[in-house]
Amino acid sequence: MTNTTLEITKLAYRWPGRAGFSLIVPHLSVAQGESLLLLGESGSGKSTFLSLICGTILPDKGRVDIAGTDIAALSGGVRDKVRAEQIGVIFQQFNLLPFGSVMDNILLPLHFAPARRKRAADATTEASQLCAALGLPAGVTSAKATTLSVGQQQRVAVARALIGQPPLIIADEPTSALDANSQVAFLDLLFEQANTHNTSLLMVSHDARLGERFDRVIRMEDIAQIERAAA
Ligand SMILES: Nc1ncnc2c1ncn2[C@@H]1O[C@H](COP(=O)(O)OP(=O)(O)OP(=O)(O)O)[C@@H](O)[C@H]1O
Repeated sequence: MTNTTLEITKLAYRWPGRAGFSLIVPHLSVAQGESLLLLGESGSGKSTFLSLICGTILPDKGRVDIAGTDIAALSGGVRDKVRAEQIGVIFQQFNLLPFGSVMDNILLPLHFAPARRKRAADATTEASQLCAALGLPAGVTSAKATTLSVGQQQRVAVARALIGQPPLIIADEPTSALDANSQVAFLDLLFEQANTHNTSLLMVSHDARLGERFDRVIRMEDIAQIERAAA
């Protein structure tokens, strides 16, 4: 278990209600420092699967071990804390606090994660260093998140995910809003930072062309049994 950042075992989940979408993932593991691209068509359950990994929804059955802790077995408050400590999340729409400064946004996960805060010994300095490494202009940290360009907001979302070196980064279609050149630059920065800290990376995309940059490419239909109730 020591070199495994994420291990999924016999996971089963069904969305309540009439849509009746259900997902079974018998097994998936991600090693420390490994990068995985998860491909799948729209509606194949990629975002559902990421929510199960993050513990924002709970499986009906099975385990989701993050750095050796089954996040699905924890009570709400403890689960939130483990998520904040162990996982840096980059959402499709970035989910930045609109009225917070860039610095507020980057430091946010540390409020809920004392061990992660400790690793970022001087958090504001680390945040500024991440901004510089990610190519954000000097002085950007005091700007309101909403005043930034889309590409800059994406970099802030990456800095927020990376601060305090969580062992696992989860990214849900983080390049969907970028043009081809910006996509390449974005992935360069993400991989450079993840490699420096031996961080595991699980990224979801529709775009199979990104696959060559990752250690492993998996398809939703290869790892999961998916069922949809008839309409
Ligand atoms: N909040 C919800 N409540 C009920 N059912 C949901 C909910 N979210 C998703 N589903 C069901 O799960 C299915 C898979 O959705 P999901 O968003 O996980 O797929 P996806 O592969 O991430 O799609 P996309 O690539 O379009 O983002 C949906 O078709 C829907 O039936």
